[in-house]
Amino acid sequence: MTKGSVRFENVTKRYDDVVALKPLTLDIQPGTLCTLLGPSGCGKTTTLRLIAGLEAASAGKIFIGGEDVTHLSATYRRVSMVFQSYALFPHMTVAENVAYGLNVKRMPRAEAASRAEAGLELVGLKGFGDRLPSELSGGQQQRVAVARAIVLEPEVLLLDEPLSNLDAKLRRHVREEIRQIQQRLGLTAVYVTHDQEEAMAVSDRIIVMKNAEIAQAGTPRDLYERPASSFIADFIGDANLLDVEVTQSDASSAAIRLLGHDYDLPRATAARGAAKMVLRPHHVRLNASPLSGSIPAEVTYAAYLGNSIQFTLSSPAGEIFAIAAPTDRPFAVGDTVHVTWQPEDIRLVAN
Ligand SMILES: Nc1ncnc2c1ncn2[C@@H]1O[C@H](COP(=O)(O)OP(=O)(O)OP(=O)(O)O)[C@@H](O)[C@H]1O
Repeated sequence: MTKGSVRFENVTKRYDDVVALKPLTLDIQPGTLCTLLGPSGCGKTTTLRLIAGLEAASAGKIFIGGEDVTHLSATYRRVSMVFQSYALFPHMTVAENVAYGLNVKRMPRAEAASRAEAGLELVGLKGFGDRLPSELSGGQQQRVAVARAIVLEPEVLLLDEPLSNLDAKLRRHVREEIRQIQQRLGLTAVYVTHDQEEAMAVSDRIIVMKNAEIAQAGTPRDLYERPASSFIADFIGDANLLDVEVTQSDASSAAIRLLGHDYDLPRATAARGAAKMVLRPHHVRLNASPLSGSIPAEVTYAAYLGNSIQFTLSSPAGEIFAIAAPTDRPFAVGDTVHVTWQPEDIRLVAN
């Protein structure tokens, strides 16, 4: 195994009666950014802290760069962590903050100072070294925290919800910077967030966790286009999940029944029987008149958002959320519409 890889072999973590992590096996490839994504309490932070050595595994083995670090304390693991709260020392200048870890390692002062300067340049904060953290914006403070972590030349960079203290606009800017630095330096990074859009935007690979285990892992596109469950379909992007009956299913085609209509699909992604059809909001087509196989629905809510119009529809198949391009004569609340879709846009997941 090469430098920067992370491997868990059946790692578990318990806090007394609480199972924070069920036996977890994962591989993170060197030079990639892998995100742990999932709802609150699913075990993301626990997994990150296990990599850092801030928690001890209850069972299983952890490898970093091929080395078994299961029993190695945090100080001796070549990892750096960026926290949600920045955790900068308020009385030290920005440059002193960045050089802090290097000084702790007893690097000669001049060398530590010049590395800190290079680190600040890398995160776009050249010339800010003499300021105090309080004299920087939240986004700049988080970049200082990233510089401080990177100058230590960690084998793995760990980021625990690094953007949650920033407002929405800054968040996007800082996440792009973090991603660019990670790619430029070829760093292995493990990133924790509960924000699916942020995860999609920065990751090579996403591990979605639920109830202390992996629900599905893959590239952002894999997860969006090939969700393995209704949980993933709903969690990664918006989805309408409609109850259907799979009446035929083989390697190349499938047929489903919904509200008494039969529909052919080009692929089979669920076994026969009850299943859920995943219909993305932007794949919902709204027609003024009935078409073959269309579902009638009433518009209960319509919101004009500039570049799109969002509709909530009440249909016999349940509530349907739709996103459409703005038109001169959009449907209005109270209108009856007829919903259709393209067969190739439909995915099926188990019930
Ligand atoms: N020190 C602790 N003592 C007892 N239980 C803990 C401790 N730390 C975490 N847990 C429990 O372990 C489970 C996983 O927690 P973890 O912090 O890893 O979740 P998370 O996915 O990071 O959630 P969040 O997004 O809210 O931070 C939760 O049920 C949590 O309550």
